[in-house]
Amino acid sequence: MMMSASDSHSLAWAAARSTARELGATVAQEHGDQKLAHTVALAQAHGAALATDLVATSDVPTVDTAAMDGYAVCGAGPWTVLGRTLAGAAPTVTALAPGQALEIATGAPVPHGTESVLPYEQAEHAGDDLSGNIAPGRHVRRRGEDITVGQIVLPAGTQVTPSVSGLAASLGYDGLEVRRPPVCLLVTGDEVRTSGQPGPGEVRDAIGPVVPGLVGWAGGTVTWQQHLGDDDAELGRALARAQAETAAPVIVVGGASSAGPADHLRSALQKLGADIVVDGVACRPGHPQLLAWLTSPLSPPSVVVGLPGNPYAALGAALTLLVPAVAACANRVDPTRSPALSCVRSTEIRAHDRDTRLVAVRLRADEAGQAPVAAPVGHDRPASLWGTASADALAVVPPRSSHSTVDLLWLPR
Ligand SMILES: Nc1nc2c(c(=O)[nH]1)N[C@H]1C(S)=C(S)[C@@H](COP(=O)(O)OP(=O)(O)OC[C@H]3O[C@@H](n4cnc5c(N)ncnc54)[C@H](O)[C@@H]3O)O[C@H]1N2
Ligand code: MOO
Repeated sequence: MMMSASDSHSLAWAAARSTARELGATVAQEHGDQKLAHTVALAQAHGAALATDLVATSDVPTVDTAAMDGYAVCGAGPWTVLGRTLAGAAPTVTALAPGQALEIATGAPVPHGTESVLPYEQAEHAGDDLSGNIAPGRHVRRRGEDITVGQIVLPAGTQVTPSVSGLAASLGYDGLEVRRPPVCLLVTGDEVRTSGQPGPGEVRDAIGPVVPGLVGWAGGTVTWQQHLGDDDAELGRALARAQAETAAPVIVVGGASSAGPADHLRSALQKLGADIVVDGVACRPGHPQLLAWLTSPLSPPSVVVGLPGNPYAALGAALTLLVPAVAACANRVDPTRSPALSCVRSTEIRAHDRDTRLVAVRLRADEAGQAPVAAPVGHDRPASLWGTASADALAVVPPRSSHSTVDLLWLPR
């Protein structure tokens, strides 16, 4: 029997995404916050979500420091310069009395009694005397002025960016406790080659290189990846092993999701007693996608995401089910809708009667130079990633929609 996206069991696209998010959050709860968190070096934390609040363990700055190169001064000028201090050097002068100054470098601790720092550019010298106009309090960064000890600087769930790592370093952290759920990837297909030039009748695996990037973008990490033939029992064993050996909350299967004789994912899941929660989504491309809940007496449960074999269909399905599920499991915002944006719909973008269409688009300024227009890039047949490789986003076109705007699903960059 020919399956199609209009089959009664296909779920509406938006509902499928919500279900994926709910299942991702539930699987995280089942695994437990502690099990999903681990400490990594700052340079390795990029893209993960903070597992705990980032708390200041010291004041920033730790002492009063100079914010300009010049002279720390006390009282009204003229001042007598007592010496010079540089950042990192042992202080030669620890206190200033009115009328005294100390030549100082940006970042060096100022002596007690400092009222302001007179920058070189404003300093005048007459013999041994220093003078200049400076308002009290200028160019001194006071202890705790930026951040005070004990302050929650960023809440748990914040995505670690280069700025977050740098901020954590400023606070004295060497590593961060992050939640980056492990994900397993099984790529199926006898005809699929994982390296080199595909021969006649073969196809080069284009899902294996796509999924780790998407998973990382959503806050997870692919820790286990395997290529399997088109065999029901082999797929069942691999699913059970992936769950038992990696305790991954999310397992992704590429291919084997449709109705052909080699498409074994449903039967393998049924034999393992999994609950198939989403069986087909009313979208194009990517309708033969699947979401299942796999339990085992020996390991915590896993969400299984089945992606169609055609690479663009797999990408559309991954943005529909995989990314929302992983982001929720990672306690992160869904990057496909962050920031949520609608823009003007090019007249070339057509709606489908029953299915939500996902159209690879580039954003360009409209003719009046006003709001951006989502224009199709083309080359987005289900088997080809050429379109998305040069697209900014996928435009989401609901069935029969005649709206002049479309919502965007961002692609990772
Ligand atoms: N009778 C029906 N046939 C098909 C339907 C249907 O509803 N009824 N749906 C079509 C749609 S839509 C899609 S998408 C595919 C999904 O197929 P599967 O998920 O079962 O995947 P396969 O059959 O294994 O492969 C489909 C296609 O993709 C190529 N492929 C597979 N894996 C990879 C990979 N890792 N990298 C690159 N290309 C891959 C494979 O060689 C096939 O050409 O089913 C349609 N059929
Ligand atoms: O999901 Mo299939 O969309 O048409 O290749």
